[in-house]
Amino acid sequence: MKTLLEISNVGMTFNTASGSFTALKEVSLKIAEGEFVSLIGHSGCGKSTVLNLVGGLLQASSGGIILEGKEVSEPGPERAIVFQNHSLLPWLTVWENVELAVRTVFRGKKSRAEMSEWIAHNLDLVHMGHALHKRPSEISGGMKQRVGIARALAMQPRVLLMDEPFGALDALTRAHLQDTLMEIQRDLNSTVIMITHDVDEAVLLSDRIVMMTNGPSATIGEILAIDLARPRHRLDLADDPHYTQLRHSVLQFLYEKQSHIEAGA
Ligand SMILES: Nc1ncnc2c1ncn2[C@@H]1O[C@H](COP(=O)(O)OP(=O)(O)OP(=O)(O)O)[C@@H](O)[C@H]1O
Repeated sequence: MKTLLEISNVGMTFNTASGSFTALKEVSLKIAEGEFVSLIGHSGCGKSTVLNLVGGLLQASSGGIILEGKEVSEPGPERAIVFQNHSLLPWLTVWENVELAVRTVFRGKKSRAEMSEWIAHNLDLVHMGHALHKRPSEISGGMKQRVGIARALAMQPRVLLMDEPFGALDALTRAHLQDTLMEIQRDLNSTVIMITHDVDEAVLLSDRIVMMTNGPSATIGEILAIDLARPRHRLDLADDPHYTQLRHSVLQFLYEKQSHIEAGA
């Protein structure tokens, strides 16, 4: 498969009040077009730092990140980010929140009518077509996350970066959104990097799970290929011995191989 994104020997050192702190060391990873990769690891190991580096919100202290042959040095619409807590503008409606992103990316490229169709299409993808004129305060947490995902997809990013996108949601809403994301990814062949703390979520959604060692100087410990056939259905997987085995491998990495959490992490 064609490599879309390459993280090469990335290190990240922060200057803090108590001196320099090396969060990441020698992180290298190639991600193929259409691949769904999850990052998992104990709190403070550097998952968000990796995502922020790919998003261009941070600059690596060493090494580099190449997206389609071009070095990543700043944020760009080809890398949309979905955060754990929605980042919708409260004074705009659902429609207007997505419209803002669409106008920024497609101004001069799509006509007004095409933009409207595109906004409606993306809100339909996340099943939010019924609440177009509501403001964020008038919809549930899960619905806000759906709008955040629609907004990110509407930018037609080359890579969708998700930082615990479902972490703040109840289990049922989370399951619905995981299913929606799987449908969307299957239909659009999106390339996704997702941070999660949820082992079941990682196994259900991913093509590969990247497991990070504890910090400081965290790096990639192991990479687990999730070779379960798609489409995947959570109920069928519950009785699948291979699913159980994959889940066990992640748990073993987290709680046996990386059980010691550094003080201050
Ligand atoms: N701007 C910063 N300045 C100093 N240290 C930082 C900064 N950002 C992150 N760190 C440190 O880098 C390490 C990695 O942080 P990061 O947020 O990437 O971890 P994480 O794995 O995403 O954590 P969590 O799972 O708790 O969200 C932590 O020790 C954190 O305190």
